[in-house]
Amino acid sequence: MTKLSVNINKIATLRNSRGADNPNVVKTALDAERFGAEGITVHPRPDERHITYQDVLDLNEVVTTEFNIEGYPDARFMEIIHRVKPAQATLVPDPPTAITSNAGWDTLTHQDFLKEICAEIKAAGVRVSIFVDPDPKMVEGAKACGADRIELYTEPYAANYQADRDKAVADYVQAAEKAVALGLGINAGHDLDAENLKFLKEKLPQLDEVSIGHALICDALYQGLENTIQIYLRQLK
Ligand SMILES: CC(=O)[C@@H](O)[C@H](O)COP(=O)(O)O
Ligand SMILES: NCC(=O)COP(=O)(O)O
Repeated sequence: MTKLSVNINKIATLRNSRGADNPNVVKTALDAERFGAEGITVHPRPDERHITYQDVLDLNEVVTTEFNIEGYPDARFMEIIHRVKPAQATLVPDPPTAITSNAGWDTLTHQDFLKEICAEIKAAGVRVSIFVDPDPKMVEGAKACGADRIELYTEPYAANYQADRDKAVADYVQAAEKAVALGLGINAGHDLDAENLKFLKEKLPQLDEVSIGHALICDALYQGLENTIQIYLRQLK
């Protein structure tokens, strides 16, 4: 079974545009769970332009599905992981100025750093996932860092899906096979949508979780959050 974790960053973006509390991210998380989401993902960024660190604390009080906190493991991120102890921490290499995630970790170059971080997070009883490009070497590196899972960065898959979906998915199949051989769990995310999700799931039946935000929230504007979550869940059956 592949779990659908709904990323609610974009709800916070909309809220922050007016400085008040509409839409309310806690309500959205609860509704998403009620509508079938099997996890809630947030990615607080250093400038707190969407999800704030206070949102993470507030969400932690109410989320009953798998809470997944993504981000670059700086001091503030580590502090929130220790405080909240979510189901999963996903380590993403984004520099503070990144508009959105645009690459996976180089798990060989940054192995010493990631090893320390993974050990600290696992000692707190939190599962660790490392965001990587679909490259078997980076998957091996993630294993050597002590990760429990990888999250495959799916932007290149999404970008090339329309032109040639078999070609677009090929590297992901290889990376997933390597992960399975090494005993790593497999997550995936970035730019997944209602169109490209089903094929990814068909080709990567071992997927443990997908985290989806941008496209899902865009679809919800037209189809409503409940319908949209149901549509995405159907792609994963
Ligand atoms: C790691 C990843 O792919 C997601 O966290 C994605 O980057 C969403 O972040 P933004 O909502 O800030 O674009
Ligand atoms: N980890 C990926 C994620 O949480 C959502 O990415 P996107 O669907 O907003 O591109």
